[in-house]
Amino acid sequence: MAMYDPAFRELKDLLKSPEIADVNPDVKKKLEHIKELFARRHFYADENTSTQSESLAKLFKDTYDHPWKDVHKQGKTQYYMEPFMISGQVTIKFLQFIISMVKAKRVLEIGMFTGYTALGMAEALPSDGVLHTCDVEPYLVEFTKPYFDQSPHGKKIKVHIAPALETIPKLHDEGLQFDVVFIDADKPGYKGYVEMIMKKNMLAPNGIILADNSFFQGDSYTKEDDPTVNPMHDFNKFMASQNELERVLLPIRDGILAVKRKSEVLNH
Ligand SMILES: C[S@@+](CC[C@H](N)C(=O)[O-])C[C@H]1O[C@@H](n2cnc3c(N)ncnc32)[C@H](O)[C@@H]1O
Repeated sequence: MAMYDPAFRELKDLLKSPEIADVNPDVKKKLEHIKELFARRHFYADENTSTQSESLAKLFKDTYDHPWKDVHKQGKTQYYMEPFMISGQVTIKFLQFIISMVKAKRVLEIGMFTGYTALGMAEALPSDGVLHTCDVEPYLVEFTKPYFDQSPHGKKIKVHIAPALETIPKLHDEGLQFDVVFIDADKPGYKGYVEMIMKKNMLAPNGIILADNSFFQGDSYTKEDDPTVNPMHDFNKFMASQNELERVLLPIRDGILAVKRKSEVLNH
């Protein structure tokens, strides 16, 4: 989605600004073309990614159609859950590739929302695989239930409603380790989640951590010195300071930071 790119947003704003009236029409046309190229790149990635399952496509559409504002006004959610929090088809397919590549059996997701990535990852798990996902909104159990019940992969999903910092120790007490950890929740929490998972040795051998929104819609590299609005840049810096970990920031959508133990990536 081009909106995640601050260069696209700036160009869009410029094209709507009063100053654009004074610009040579040929230059304006060129700028419009550049704006289209930004969007075209993202559509092209979608078009050249395998189609998602019908269950996921329905869940995606229903997430956007759901009356989240009314639900919040009725006091059913603590805050207004904006549908754009859901990720997209390219992210889903990437997560499914990772799960199949590492032959994952145990997955931890932090930040379930409407269960789109949870169900997408469950689709790639073997029948004895288990995906633990957590969120803080009890309403989401009600929302996700029909989708998880209707999919043959829903039975692999275990939902935990509590802050992740409470759920992770409980999963540790059960002796669990995870082959894939996907973090997609409150941004200031990311550092604590990784610290806890590594300290408690909950990343399985050859396991991988994937942290979504590493670009934070561009704030990570445009507002580097503003810690109040920049939790993801702080997280990225923290990850850079972890000498035993190897990282790659993948420019998928809003950026996914993939992390593995260095000793399992590099051959010494
Ligand atoms: C970006 S959404 C997750 C989107 C989902 N992974 C998807 O793409 O389908 C972030 C979710 O994290 C949840 N969340 C926020 N703080 C949390 C916490 N401390 N522990 C667990 N979940 C949290 C929010 O309620 C929200 O539903």
